[in-house]
Amino acid sequence: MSFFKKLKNRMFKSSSKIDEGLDAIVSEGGEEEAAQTAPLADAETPEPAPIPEPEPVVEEAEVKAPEPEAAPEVAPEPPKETAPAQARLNVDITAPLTEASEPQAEPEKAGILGRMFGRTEAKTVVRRALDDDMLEQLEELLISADMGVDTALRVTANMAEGRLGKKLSVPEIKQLMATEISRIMDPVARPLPLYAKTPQVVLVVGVNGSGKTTTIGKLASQFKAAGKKVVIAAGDTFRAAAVEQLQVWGDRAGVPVLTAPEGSDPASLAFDAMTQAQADGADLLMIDTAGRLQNRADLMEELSKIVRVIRKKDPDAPHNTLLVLDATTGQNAVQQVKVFQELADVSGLVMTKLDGTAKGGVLVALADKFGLPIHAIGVGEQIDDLAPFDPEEFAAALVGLE
Ligand SMILES: Nc1nc2c(ncn2[C@@H]2O[C@H](COP(=O)(O)OP(=O)(O)OP(=O)(O)O)[C@@H](O)[C@H]2O)c(=O)[nH]1
Repeated sequence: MSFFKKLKNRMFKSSSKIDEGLDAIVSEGGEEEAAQTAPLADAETPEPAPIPEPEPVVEEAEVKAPEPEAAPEVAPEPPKETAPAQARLNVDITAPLTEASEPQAEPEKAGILGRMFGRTEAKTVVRRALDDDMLEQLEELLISADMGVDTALRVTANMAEGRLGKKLSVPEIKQLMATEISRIMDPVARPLPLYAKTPQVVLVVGVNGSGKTTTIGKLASQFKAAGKKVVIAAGDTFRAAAVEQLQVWGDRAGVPVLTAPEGSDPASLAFDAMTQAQADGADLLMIDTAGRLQNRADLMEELSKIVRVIRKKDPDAPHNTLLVLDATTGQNAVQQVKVFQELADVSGLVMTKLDGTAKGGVLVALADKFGLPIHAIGVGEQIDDLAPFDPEEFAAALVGLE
C-alpha cells in the first residue's frame, strides 16, 4: 500500500470531521442543482494572488550547515518545483471551478455500461454561495480540526479571494481548502538533511510519550536500509523502561544501542556514544533524551550539558535537534514547540500519531506559526509507519479529498 493510501485511511478521523462539517455547511444554505447544468464559476474573474505568508525563519545553523548529501532512499528531497501549489494538486484554480474539480461527467460521456443500463452519474449536486456566513462556518470547522484561529483565518481568507458570491459544492471546497493548506505547508516540507561530515549527531527531544523512541527506531531502520551506519544512545537514563524500549527498536532495526546504568549522567553516555560512533566510523548518532517537562530547569540543564559535552568531540554537534510531537495533543503541540525552542535549538519537527486523531490540523498551524522544517510524519506503530512529509498528500488526506 502506498504511504498516501495509508495516510488517507489512517487520517480518517481528521478527514471525516471536516467531511461531515462541510456537508452540513453546504447543505444548510445550499441548493440542489442538476449536475449537468450546474452553473460554472465565473470564468472571467481572474484568480487573485494569494495572501502572502510570512517567510519561514531560516535558522543560522541551517545556513552554516554543510551541503546535504543526497540520500534518496530514506528521505527523498521532494523535487523543488516552481509551480504553485495548486498546479501540483492537478487543479488549475484559475480555471472555472466546475472544470477543475466538478466530478460529474456529462451524460454523453457516461461509461458504456452506464449507457447500456441507462445509468448516469450523479444527477444533482448541492452548491452554496460563498458569503461571510459560510466563511465563518468554514473557519470554525478548521478551528475544530485544531488548525488554530490565525491559520484557519488565513486558509479561509485565501479561499475567499475572488470567489465571494460563487456557488461551491463540497468537492470544490475541499479542493480549494487542500490547495490553500498545501500552500502553507509547502515551504516547511523538508526531509532530514544528511551531511557529508560524519558522524552526524541527531538529538531527539520531546515530552514523554510523544513517540521519540519509536521515531528513532523507525528512522534508524530506514537509514540502515539505505546503507548508513547508525548508532543509538539511550539518553533517557532515568527510565529503565525507556531504555528497554529503545533496545527493542535497536534490535528490530539491527542497530547498536548504547545504554548506561539507570540514573547515570546522560551527558556522559552521550560523550561515550560520540566516542564510539567516531571510532566505528558511524554515519549517524541518534541520541534519545528525557522528556520530563515537570522540571524545566533540570531538563534544560540536562540538554545543554549533553550539547556541551558532545561539542568537545565535534564543535558543530548536534547537527540536528529533532522535536517529536504527538498529534493527539492538538493545539498543545504549539505550546510544546515554544517550550522546546527555549530548552534546545530545535531544527526540525516530526509529528507522530496522525492516525486515529481528529486533530491533524495542528500540523498546519505549526507550519504557519513557526516555519520549522517538518521532516517526517508517523501514522502507526510499525517500523514503516514513518514517511517524509508531503504537503499535498497531507492536505488531501486532511480534508478527505478523493
Ligand atoms: N498510533 C500511533 N502510535 C504511535 C506512533 N508513534 C509512537 N506511537 C506509540 O506511542 C507510544 C509512546 O511512544 P514512545 O516512542 O515510547 O514515546 P517516547 O517519547 O519515547 O516516550 P518516553 O519513552 O516515555 O519518553 C508507544 O506506545 C508507541 O507505540 C504513531 O505514529 N502512531
